[in-house]
Amino acid sequence: MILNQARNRPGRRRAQLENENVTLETLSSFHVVHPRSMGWYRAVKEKLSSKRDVKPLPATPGSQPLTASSPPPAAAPHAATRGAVSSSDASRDEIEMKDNTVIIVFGASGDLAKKKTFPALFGLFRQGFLPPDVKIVGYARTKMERDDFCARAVSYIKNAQNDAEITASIGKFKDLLSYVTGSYDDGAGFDALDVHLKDIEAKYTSKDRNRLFYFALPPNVFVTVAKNIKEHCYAEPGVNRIIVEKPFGKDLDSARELLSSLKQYWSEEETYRIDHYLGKEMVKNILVLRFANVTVGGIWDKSHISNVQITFKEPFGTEGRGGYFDSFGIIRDVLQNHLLQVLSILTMERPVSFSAEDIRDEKVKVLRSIPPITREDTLLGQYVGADGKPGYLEDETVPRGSVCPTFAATTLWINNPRWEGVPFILKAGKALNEAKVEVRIQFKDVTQGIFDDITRNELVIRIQPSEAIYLKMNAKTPGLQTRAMATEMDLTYNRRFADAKIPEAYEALILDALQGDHSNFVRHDELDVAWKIFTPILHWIDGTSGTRPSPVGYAYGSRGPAELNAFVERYGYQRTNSSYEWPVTKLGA
Ligand SMILES: NC(=O)C1=CN([C@@H]2O[C@H](COP(=O)(O)OP(=O)(O)OC[C@H]3O[C@@H](n4cnc5c(N)ncnc54)[C@H](OP(=O)(O)O)[C@@H]3O)[C@@H](O)[C@H]2O)C=CC1
Ligand SMILES: O=C1O[C@H](COP(=O)(O)O)[C@@H](O)[C@H](O)[C@H]1O
Repeated sequence: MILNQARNRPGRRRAQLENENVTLETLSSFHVVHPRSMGWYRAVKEKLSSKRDVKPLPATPGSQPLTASSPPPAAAPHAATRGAVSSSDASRDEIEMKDNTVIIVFGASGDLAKKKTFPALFGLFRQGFLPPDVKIVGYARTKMERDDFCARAVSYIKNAQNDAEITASIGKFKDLLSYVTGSYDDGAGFDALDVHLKDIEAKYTSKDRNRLFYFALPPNVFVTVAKNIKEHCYAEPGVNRIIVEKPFGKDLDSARELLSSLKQYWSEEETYRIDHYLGKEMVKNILVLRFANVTVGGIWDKSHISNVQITFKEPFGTEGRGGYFDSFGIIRDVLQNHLLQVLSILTMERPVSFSAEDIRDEKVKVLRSIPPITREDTLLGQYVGADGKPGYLEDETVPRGSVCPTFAATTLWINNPRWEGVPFILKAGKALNEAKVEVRIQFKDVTQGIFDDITRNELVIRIQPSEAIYLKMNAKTPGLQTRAMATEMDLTYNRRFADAKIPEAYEALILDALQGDHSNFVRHDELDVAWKIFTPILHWIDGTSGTRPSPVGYAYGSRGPAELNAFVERYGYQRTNSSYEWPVTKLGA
């Protein structure tokens, strides 16, 4: 049900509801609340909740209250809410930053802040998910007037049609913004920031102050900034949290050092380590898909699954970001974090509940069953110029003669009874033929004997673009013959959920941090075990353990190295037979 279903008549449905006997159940059946009705929605819900005296549902993966496009957490009792995800209250420590909240963005002059952080904050603001009296403060070394900062902060907000409502919201959003110039290593800048924050907070009604510090910063200043905030800007009484961006180190030792340095100042509970793939709708969907469907749960093991591929493809190269990229490479940039997170959710055992600690306990357990990646299981590539597009080495920001891989395919093995012998192939590359991130689970052959040359089942979870889940399967060819043909069951989101707004990953994650939900953030031990898996191969690539391997070349805009097909076939992957056509199959005469 959509509150204000007729979007051009926002008041009508609400007016109707105001005359009805609205209950919590009615309210929690709304999928989308029009931004203009959000204030009313919240007020009614609060009133009804206080009458009921029930605990709100926690913000948990897959539950409606998590997403920025759905109503705020529904205050319905667990059992009464269909499809609600239950969590163990015992392990929850969430304190929601409801009011008296300031969000401080460090590195506010930078790329991430402009492209992701501020647009996400705007998205949350527009949909009514930010605390009502919130203020947002940018902090960086760059000297900027407030107007310039505001213009920069809203420059990536999408409003191609000049929608009047969005334009008005941008105006109101700018009213929340202010900017402080200061350095990262000098306490005086942080003192000035604290004075500015206290000025803002002086207008708040309560003494409790909530400060959410977002590090949109390069990692070389993480520790200094963490220390300076703690020493100069820590609000007491109040709730203080830091959101830290990747990269969290370059290998096991540096990650441990970074973790322990940050821990001197910030507790695990106060720390939210972002891996933005954990905020993506289809990644969050994996838990629901696996544990809410007995059909899926029943075939999720080595008896049914032959091999799994998790693929990340980008159609552009490093283009000016080569300086950063070259000291990291594609494995640190994408595989060790984003793809490994997807893998752990795909393969973990059923958590006791959907609480943050229960989920992360299971993720850590499965990651600990993965031995370090071997050289034999790894294929490395680097793109070369093609069709007028420059090769990696032609990027001026890349060191000459670099052997940094821009493509990697590597196979992981899980030594536990569920997954023993199943290859998990992680593949990621820059400058490929398309933009796509997907999980492809290929099932085993059916028992032979009654069919010739029958295609294997494959379950595909397309994370982006155009979110979808489809199962490639065999069906009888329509008509009088009895022949099997490859077809699929298709859940393409924009067809099935025509009016759904899929939240941006950063919207979902910032909301989680405000609500105190760690489920979709990386815990310290998760990080440690992730680095254990990748460190030996990274040291080999870096040349710290002998000669550096040379990546094979692949053309800009291609599918990747020519060796890739043979690589995935080595692990049992079989291509679907060539008569399969998507989305429409022509049967011919
Ligand atoms: N950009 C992206 O799309 C993504 C970025 N990230 C991560 O987010 C973080 C920020 O990324 P991004 O915004 O691209 O980074 P930027 O290089 O744009 O840096 C952000 C800001 O930090 C300051 N800064 C830059 N270099 C230094 C330095 N050497 N010492 C001190 N301050 C510096 C600058 O602000 P000033 O000089 O004004 O203080 C700059 O505006 C990084 O950890 C990155 O890995 C993660 C995912 C995607
Ligand atoms: O963290 C990173 O992710 C982006 C890809 O993110 P996506 O949400 O667009 O899939 C990648 O381009 C970048 O190199 C990497 O640092």
